[in-house]
Amino acid sequence: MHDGKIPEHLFLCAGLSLPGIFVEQDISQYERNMNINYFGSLYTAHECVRLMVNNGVQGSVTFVSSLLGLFGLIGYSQYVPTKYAVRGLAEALRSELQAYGISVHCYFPATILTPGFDEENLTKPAITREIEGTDEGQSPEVCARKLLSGLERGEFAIASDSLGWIFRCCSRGAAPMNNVLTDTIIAAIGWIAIPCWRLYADALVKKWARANAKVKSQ
Ligand SMILES: CCCCCCCCCCCCCCCC(=O)[C@@H](N)CO
Repeated sequence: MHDGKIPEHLFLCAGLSLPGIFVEQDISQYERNMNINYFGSLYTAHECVRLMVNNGVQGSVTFVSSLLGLFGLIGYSQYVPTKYAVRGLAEALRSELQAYGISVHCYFPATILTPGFDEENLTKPAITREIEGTDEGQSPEVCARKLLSGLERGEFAIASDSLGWIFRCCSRGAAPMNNVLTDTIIAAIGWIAIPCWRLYADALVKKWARANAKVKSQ
């Protein structure tokens, strides 16, 4: 609450990632990541939405997932499920909170160039950095603007670059489209582009596996 007033627009941005290799990570990292990214968003949304509903305040709730809430990638096995969970919560609440005049949105940014990103890069496996390197990243200011303009257009799923549009349109499930025509065209591009990219990414993982095996046999 700000000055005793109930917020009309809620943004659930807090989150982090603890990248690492599945067989090398401790299960506590999985629990910590889920606690911060998913339960952190859930607790805040639950408190705030109850205040909004109980006081008849209408507005919006915007969750921040990630491109990695749309597909999975090596090194992010502790993080991807947390962002799928956030996306799942957003979808369920989109359906439910319309009953109170509260719109729900989910943002799927790619790399955001924050201090948190520098931090996670310190422990990020080289193979993950290499695959992720295709994406140049965007400043927090650009991302905030993209998020707000998506919100103004009333989009449920908001993406902020061409990569995001492709994965958003190809991983939509039963969520609403933003534009039936352009989303369908983008999805058609993705049907071709994503499998091609996956061949490339999987080849990098196999190369990494061979180099890794060599290290281990020495
Ligand atoms: C269609 C064909 C082209 C595909 C190119 C794909 C390149 C992969 C980019 C992966 C980007 C991951 C962004 C999310 C990062 C994130 O959420 C964490 N850093 C958060 O801490």
